[in-house]
Amino acid sequence: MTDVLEWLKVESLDLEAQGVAHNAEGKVVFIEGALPGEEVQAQVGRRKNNWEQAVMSAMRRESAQRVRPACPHFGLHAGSCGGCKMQHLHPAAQVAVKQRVLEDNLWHLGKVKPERVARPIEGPAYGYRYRARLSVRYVPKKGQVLVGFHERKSRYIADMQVCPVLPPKVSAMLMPLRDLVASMDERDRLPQIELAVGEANGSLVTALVLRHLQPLGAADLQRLRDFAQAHDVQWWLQPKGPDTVHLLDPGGPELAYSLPEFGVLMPFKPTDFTQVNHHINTVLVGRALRLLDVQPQERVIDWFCGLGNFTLPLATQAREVLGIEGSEALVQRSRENAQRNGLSHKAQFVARNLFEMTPELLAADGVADRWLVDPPREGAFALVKALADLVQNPELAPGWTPPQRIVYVSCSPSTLARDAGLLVHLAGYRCTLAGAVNMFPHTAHVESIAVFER
Ligand SMILES: C[S@@+](CC[C@H](N)C(=O)[O-])C[C@H]1O[C@@H](n2cnc3c(N)ncnc32)[C@H](O)[C@@H]1O
Ligand code: SF4
Repeated sequence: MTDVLEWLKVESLDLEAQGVAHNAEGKVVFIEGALPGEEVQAQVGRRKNNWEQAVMSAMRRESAQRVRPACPHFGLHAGSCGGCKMQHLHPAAQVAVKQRVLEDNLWHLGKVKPERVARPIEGPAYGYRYRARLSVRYVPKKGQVLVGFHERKSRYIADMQVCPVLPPKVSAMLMPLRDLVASMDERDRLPQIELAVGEANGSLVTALVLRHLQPLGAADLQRLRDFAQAHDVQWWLQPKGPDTVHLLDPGGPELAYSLPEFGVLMPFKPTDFTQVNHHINTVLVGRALRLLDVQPQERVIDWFCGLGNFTLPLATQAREVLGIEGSEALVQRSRENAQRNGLSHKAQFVARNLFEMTPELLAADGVADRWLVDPPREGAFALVKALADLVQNPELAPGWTPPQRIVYVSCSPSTLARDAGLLVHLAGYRCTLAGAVNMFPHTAHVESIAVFER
């Protein structure tokens, strides 16, 4: 890094939280640390033909949206934690950036312009993260154990002593967790602790899944039990793959979350897919169901249904819901959860790989009035393509009709945009609404919701 640039006016922010400006030659400059509206100087690191990468070195005009980060480990310097990118930007402005990314993707990748932009779904900016995968490393040279996320742009674990995006109780447990691991005989064979927090009937249940590469001796098991007692957590052990996860001591409170608007309780295992942010999930499920507007006589399909997060609330409204999901374990959990909630008569579940959808398979799933689609990052290309094929070639499935309305929940604006393009340009849908959901404040993840109607 050598050159000092002229004063640059920052025009926008990209998802990596780099301010975007143009220099005097008209080249795009990505500036780490700078926010839209600011006037900054920046030192150039990388130089390419039509863009440059730089780090802010001075500022003469500050954005009104700049806020003080709540976390001491957030920053641009080497050794900062890589878990958050935007703590220096007001959360409402973060959602505005994500909303713009969503609309840009829809337009540039799908040639889709939503008729309406939804009010963003926002929640608490800190203490929201109910799931996390914490790396653990024993550093013999320092005689120290680190427990946390990775440093920015590095494979090292950050020296993370608190983490304000985790629930306060878990943040306060980070240093005791280090001490616990340091005290264990197998301390250099414990690569990961996964966190899952449940919340039902107003109380939190904290589960910690310890990955261990060697069997644990009696003394280590006792240390875990003492820690559980002192910190009110439950230990789960993972000696090998995900299906070996088991409770250290069965009994104790059940790990679950509730969706009070629908009177639904969702027990889960700590390694099951559940949404990271419970508060936002509660609002998101309510919003998705209002947008879907299911009528009592209707049949609904919930694609990529997981453990039934949308399926069971839908079953309280529809005549019948079919939930389809790739993981056998989650389908099993959905069935148990339907039973627990007295909804088995209305909710059916099937395990299937939805990336291998065909028009024939889709027709065999029967006519549904409405769809809820909530795929992983890869999106729902095969499903949407099969739908477009059936719409364009009705002779393939006489009597089959497409859903009138689809609510699509997405964790990747680019695959949502691709699928929206197919729905609008090949399957005859209008995109009536799209909006961002701040499921992961301070990070680059963009969750969104979109509605398609025929
Ligand atoms: C974003 S999650 C949504 C889960 C659920 N709707 C929820 O809100 O908890 C995506 C789901 O897709 C499932 N999945 C991933 N790949 C799949 C595939 N090829 N076929 C079917 N389901 C798949 C995952 O197991 C996961 O449950
Ligand atoms: S992930 Fe936690 S420790 Fe890392 S920057 Fe964010 S709040 Fe701080």
